[in-house]
Amino acid sequence: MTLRTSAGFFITGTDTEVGKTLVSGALILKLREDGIRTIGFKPVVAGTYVDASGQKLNEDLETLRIASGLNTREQSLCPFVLDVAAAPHIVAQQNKVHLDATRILDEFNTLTSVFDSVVVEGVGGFLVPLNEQEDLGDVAQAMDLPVILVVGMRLGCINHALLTCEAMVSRQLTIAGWVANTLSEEMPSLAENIQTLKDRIFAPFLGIIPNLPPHLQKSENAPYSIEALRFAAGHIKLPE
Ligand SMILES: Nc1ncnc2c1ncn2[C@@H]1O[C@H](COP(=O)(O)OP(=O)(O)OP(=O)(O)O)[C@@H](O)[C@H]1O
Ligand SMILES: C[C@H](N)[C@H](N)CCCCCC(=O)O
Ligand SMILES: [Mg+2]
Repeated sequence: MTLRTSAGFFITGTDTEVGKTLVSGALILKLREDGIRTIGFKPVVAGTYVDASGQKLNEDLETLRIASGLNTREQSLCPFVLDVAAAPHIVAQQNKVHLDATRILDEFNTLTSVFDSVVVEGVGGFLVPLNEQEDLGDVAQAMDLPVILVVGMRLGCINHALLTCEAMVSRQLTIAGWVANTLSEEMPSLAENIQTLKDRIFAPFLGIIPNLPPHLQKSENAPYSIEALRFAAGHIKLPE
């Protein structure tokens, strides 16, 4: 893998299911509103569904498409689409697919040559494996993008956030900022948890996304609506 520098962000999270897709979509909208030609990208997705027209889709990729202003068939946003929603390296092994970082970087580089900015949604948490030798941290490092950490606000997130920051620093990545995503309205001491993170994460705080109002919540096997992405975008700022 070769190192390269380009505009955009790598969005990682404290875990899987913490709101990386919501934040990625919101940031793409914000960049596009600023006139920056931006597209979403995901190194690998695990989990597909079949829509009403019989097309096999992945909900993260469909959200990134909506945010990027692309139709379903326009432009590949992901080199590896696996059907089963589980740890990608295991699903890949079971399907005799090699998740190759070089292929991921080639597709990413193709997008960076066409767009001003590429927002890369990571897979699960920061160090999810790709294969026996490589993990998503290696991919983030090779892309050389500033990283944004999405903290899914739930019990345990303080430790997960601080561990993730240590891992990013040990890989010489720039932490461009972090977002607190309110996964549940009922988290006890939400404000105190956020303050604890503000005191310990030495990177800009980009905002708190509230729990989505009921009409904006995502349905299973469907992307986020543009309204949900706009709502999230209204609560976070782009790193300076
Ligand atoms: N602010 C929020 N309010 C309400 N629900 C939310 C919020 N953020 C995320 N969720 C819910 O949490 C789930 C996971 O969110 P999302 O798919 O964005 O996470 P992810 O980190 O991208 O997951 P993955 O690791 O699968 O890519 C979704 O069902 C979504 O509806
Ligand atoms: C299928 C899921 N939604 C994610 N795309 C993949 C999460 C992998 C997590 C692996 C792990 O850390 O145990
Ligand atoms: Mg996602």
